[in-house]
Amino acid sequence: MYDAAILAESSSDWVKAVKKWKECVNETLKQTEECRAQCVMMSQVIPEEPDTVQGLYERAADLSLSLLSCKQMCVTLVSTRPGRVSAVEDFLPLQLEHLHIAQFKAGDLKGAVETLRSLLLFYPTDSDSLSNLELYTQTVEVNTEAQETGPIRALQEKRLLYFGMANLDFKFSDPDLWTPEDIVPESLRETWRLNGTNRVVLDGVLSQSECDRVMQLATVAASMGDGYRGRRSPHTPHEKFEGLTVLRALQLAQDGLVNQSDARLLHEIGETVKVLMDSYFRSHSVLYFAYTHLVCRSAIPGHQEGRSDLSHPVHVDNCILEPETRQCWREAPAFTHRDLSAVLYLNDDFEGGDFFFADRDAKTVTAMVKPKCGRLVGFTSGPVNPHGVTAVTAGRRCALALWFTTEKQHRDMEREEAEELWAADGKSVVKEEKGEGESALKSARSGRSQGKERSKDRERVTGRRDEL
Ligand SMILES: O=C(O)CCC(=O)C(=O)O
Ligand SMILES: [Fe+2]
Repeated sequence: MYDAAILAESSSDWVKAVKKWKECVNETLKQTEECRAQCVMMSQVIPEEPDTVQGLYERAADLSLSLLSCKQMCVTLVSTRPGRVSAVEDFLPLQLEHLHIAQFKAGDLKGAVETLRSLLLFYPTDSDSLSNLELYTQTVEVNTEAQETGPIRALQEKRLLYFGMANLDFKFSDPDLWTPEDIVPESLRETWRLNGTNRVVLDGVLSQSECDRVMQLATVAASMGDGYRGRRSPHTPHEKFEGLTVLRALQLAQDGLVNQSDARLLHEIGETVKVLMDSYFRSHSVLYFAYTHLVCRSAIPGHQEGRSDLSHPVHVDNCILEPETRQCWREAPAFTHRDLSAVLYLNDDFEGGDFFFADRDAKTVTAMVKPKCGRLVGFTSGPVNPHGVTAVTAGRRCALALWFTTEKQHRDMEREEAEELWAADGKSVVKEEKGEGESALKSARSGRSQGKERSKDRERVTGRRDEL
């Protein structure tokens, strides 16, 4: 029918085209209804004795959402031709659009208005349709109503489905192009804004016990009184700032002040993050560590009243942001060699301290990330990603910040020094994986020991020391 309608259209037989498009629309609606009825027939019932993992209400919610999802998928089924895998996108609105044009060409303005109104149920703000409608209603007096061909019902279903996605971990992939953005809960839209070509948020990168071990490292390092003792933050007088590098952790381990295995963990986590960043962003050149820094920010008690500053002002990692002109200057003192940035969070028992992405005006927040153990935010280090951290107003917020570069001469020499020290210690830098796995860390951990090659290159390295 679809083909016949297109054929009639191409020979400008508009009366026939109207007839064929109407048949096509009606058949699509009929098939969709049949498909939806099948979903009801196939839907499962709630077992009398729900299992213990899912309670009764969860099970009921899951079943109703599955039924709705099945019904929604009918759109795709009906618009997929036999033998094809992919559906014709926007099948029903597309037919309505054709029908409306055919009706207009055939001189059936009343019909055209009705069809257009139906089409507007899918795309209520489409400017072409709106101006056409205005034009028609000026020409003819029409009192036609839109024929509901599904969008209103579908929207009600989608509302529930998106709620399930945002709150009940329900998986749903929307088959429609016309779904308005505002029915998608803000938390989901945020996830979508985040996980694109320039940004990603990944959870579960560390287990709770790994977070605890690294937090412990930070605590010991901070109490050492040798330059790592908390000093005022370079960004705000209301917070204390503590930092630890992989090399420093190793030295502390050598002095017996922290566990050797915890110092190594800090190193290995970096390797994991590198694998994740490399595979997500698919950088075409080899990626090197530029700098790794465990940073804790603590609210200074008694200094929090009426605070309006940020823990870390909005900035771009590899250029100097000038919000007034929206320019970003890729020049010193910016760390211009940084290509990818990653921040891996270790805890959430503090107040404030949200990470956010902003526009180049340094004001408009475009996405937020709440730190928690094992959550990684990764992004390209350039001007598409201005970001900052809101004030930490209580407690201590620790995160492992990592930067990667494709410029070999800017690789992190301190990290390599630590690796060489470990190698000299007679042990491989990369620890054998131990029996019981903990988290994603295990599978992603990859080891290389290119100590020799590194020391050969060493004298040639001229880059200055990269730090926060
Ligand atoms: O700690 C964070 O969440 C971000 C830190 C940051 O942006 C930086 O150190 O450049
Ligand atoms: Fe940054």
